[in-house]
Amino acid sequence: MATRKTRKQKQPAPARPKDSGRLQELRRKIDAVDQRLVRLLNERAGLVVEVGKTKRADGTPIYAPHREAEVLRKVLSSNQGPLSERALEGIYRELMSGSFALEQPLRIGYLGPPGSNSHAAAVKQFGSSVDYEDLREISGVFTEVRRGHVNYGLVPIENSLGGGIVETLDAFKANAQHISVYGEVQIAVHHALLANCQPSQVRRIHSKPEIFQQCRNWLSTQYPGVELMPAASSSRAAQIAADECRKALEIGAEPGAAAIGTALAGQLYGLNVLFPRIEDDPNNITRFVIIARQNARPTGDDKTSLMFTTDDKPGALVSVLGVFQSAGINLSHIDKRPQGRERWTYTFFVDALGHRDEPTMVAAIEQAQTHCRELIVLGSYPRSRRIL
Ligand SMILES: C=C(O[C@@H]1C=C(C(=O)O)C=C[C@H]1O)C(=O)O
Repeated sequence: MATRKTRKQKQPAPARPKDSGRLQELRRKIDAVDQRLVRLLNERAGLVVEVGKTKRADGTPIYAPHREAEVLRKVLSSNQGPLSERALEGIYRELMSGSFALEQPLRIGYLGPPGSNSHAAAVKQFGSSVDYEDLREISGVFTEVRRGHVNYGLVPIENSLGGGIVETLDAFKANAQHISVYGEVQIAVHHALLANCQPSQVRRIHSKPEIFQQCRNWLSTQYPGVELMPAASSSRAAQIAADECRKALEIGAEPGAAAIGTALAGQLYGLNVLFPRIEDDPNNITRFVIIARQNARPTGDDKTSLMFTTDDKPGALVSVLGVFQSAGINLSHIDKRPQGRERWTYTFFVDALGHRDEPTMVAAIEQAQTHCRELIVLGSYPRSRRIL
C-alpha cells in the first residue's frame, strides 16, 4: 500500500509590504548623513588623540570634568531639536567615553559586584569605552584609588530618602589627605524584590542597610516579620540570595531567600523580579562622588566638599556655618559622623557652592579654619544638575 506522504505544502512567504518610495528616499538621506557623521566623529577623534599626546607630555589628567561640563553646556545650548537634551547628552557621554580609549585607557573602581547601583552610576557617567573594576567594599574603592590601581573611583555619598552613606563618610575620614572629590553623579534609583520563590514564601531578605531604609514602609506593610540581612551591596545581596536558593533546592527545602536590588542584578544572578520599584519614594535619587588623586579645575558652577571637626565650645558649629553665610556662600549639604577619638565629638561634612580657587571661597575657608580643630578641603568639582 502506498503510504500517503503528508507533504507540507510550501506556503508562500507572507508578502512584506514594500517600503514606500518616500521611506526609501528618507533612508537614503539618513545613510548620507551617517557617512558625514562618521567623518566628523573621526575628525573629532583625531583632535582627541592630539589632546591625549599633549596631556601625556605635560602630565595633565586624562579625565577632565571641567572640560566635559563645558562641552556638554555648549552642545546642549546649541541644540535646536528635535533631538531631546537627554538623548544628545547620552550620545556625548558615550563619545567622551570613546575619547578616553584614544587618550589613555581608564580604569574605574566601583562598589560591586556587577549589577549594583554604583555599577549603573559608573556606566552612565563613564560609558562603555573604559574598564571597570568591581570592588567588594566602599573602603576598597578608596584604597584602590589611593594605590593607583584604578584611575578613578565612584562611591555613593547620599540618598534623597535615607541621607548620608556612612561607609563613604568614614572612608573620607580615613583617606582625606590622599583623596580628592573630583566630580559628582546623580542617578534615579529603583529597587526590586528579587527571589526564586512565591512572594508568600519569602522568609529572609538580603540587601544593603541603606536600601532597607529606602523601602522601609513597603517592607513593614508587605513583609512585617521577615528577617533583614545586611550585605555590602545590593548586587552582593542578590548573589547571596541566589546561592541560598540553589542550596535550598539541592536539599529539597523551600527557597525562602530574597534580595532587594536592581532588576539587572536579578538577571545577572538568576533571580526573578517579584516586585519592581518597591522604594517608598518614586523619585528616589542617589548622589555619587567620583574620587581621584588629583584636583578638578573650576567651571564657574562648582561645589566644594569640606570636612571639619569643631572646637568643643558652645556655638562652634554655628560659627563655622556663619562664615559661609557672611560670605554669601550657599551650602548644599551637611552631614556628620562621630569623630572616633573622643566621645560626642563629630566630624562634619559640608558642600559649599563655589570652587576652592575662587577668592571668596579661599577667604571663607581660611576664616572657617579659625573655628575648627581641623578642616580639610576634600575637593572642588563641577556641580551636577542632571539626574542620569
Ligand atoms: C579631549 C579631552 O579629554 C577628555 C575627553 C573630552 C571630549 O571628548 O571632549 C573632554 C574632556 C576629557 O575628559 C579634553 O580634555 O579636552
